[in-house]
Amino acid sequence: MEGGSLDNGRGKTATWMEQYRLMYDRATRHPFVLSIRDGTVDISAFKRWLGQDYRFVREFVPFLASILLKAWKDSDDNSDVEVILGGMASLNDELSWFKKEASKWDVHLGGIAPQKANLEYCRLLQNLMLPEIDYAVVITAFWAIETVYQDSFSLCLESGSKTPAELMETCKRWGNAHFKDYCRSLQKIADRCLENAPGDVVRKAEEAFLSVLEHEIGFWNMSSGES
Ligand SMILES: Cc1ncc(CN)c(N)n1
Repeated sequence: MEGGSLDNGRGKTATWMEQYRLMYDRATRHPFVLSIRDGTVDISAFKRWLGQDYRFVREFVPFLASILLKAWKDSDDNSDVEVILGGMASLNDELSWFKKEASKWDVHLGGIAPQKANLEYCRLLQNLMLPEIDYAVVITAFWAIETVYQDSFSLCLESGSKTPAELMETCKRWGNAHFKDYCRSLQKIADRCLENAPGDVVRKAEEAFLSVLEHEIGFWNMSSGES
């Protein structure tokens, strides 16, 4: 039996976001993000996030490469490769941005050791990179990873937010409309793959979605100095 029939005309991803709303909100409305939005952010926590996220994004490069390979081999839609390739191209730019931002904040990226929550998140990426993990599962995880950042940082750009001027560039990097369109493209790909996937693959994709949320919460906790 195919596992991905659309619920109420919506894709699986929207259904899961609603079904796991509490957890999704914990990942996207974390106190660390809210502290950026209300201007009370502890700058040492921001610097910790910056250094740790640089390490995470470096690990994200082989993760994306593995998805690109799976899209190339397994996808029946050529435009998937173009969307993922676009994401890879902007990672190069993102790594340069981290280096520039780190020097602005006097954060020495070379000396940063990944903390426990970061290592655990990178371990999840490594598991998802294994060749036996289905394309539908990894594209779902990828969509979730990007969308959590989009939703989190766009919150800091909403009217009425008191995001400090010196953090606006960071928030715009993931909160901007172009990044939102990119997340929507990933969501469409994930929904299409899930619609055609067998039930056990859909269940694994759901688990991957929940794992991403857990690790995102852990990452914000770590940045806040809570772990
Ligand atoms: C932890 C984390 N999650 C998501 C993203 C967005 N690529 C990121 N840079 N870092």
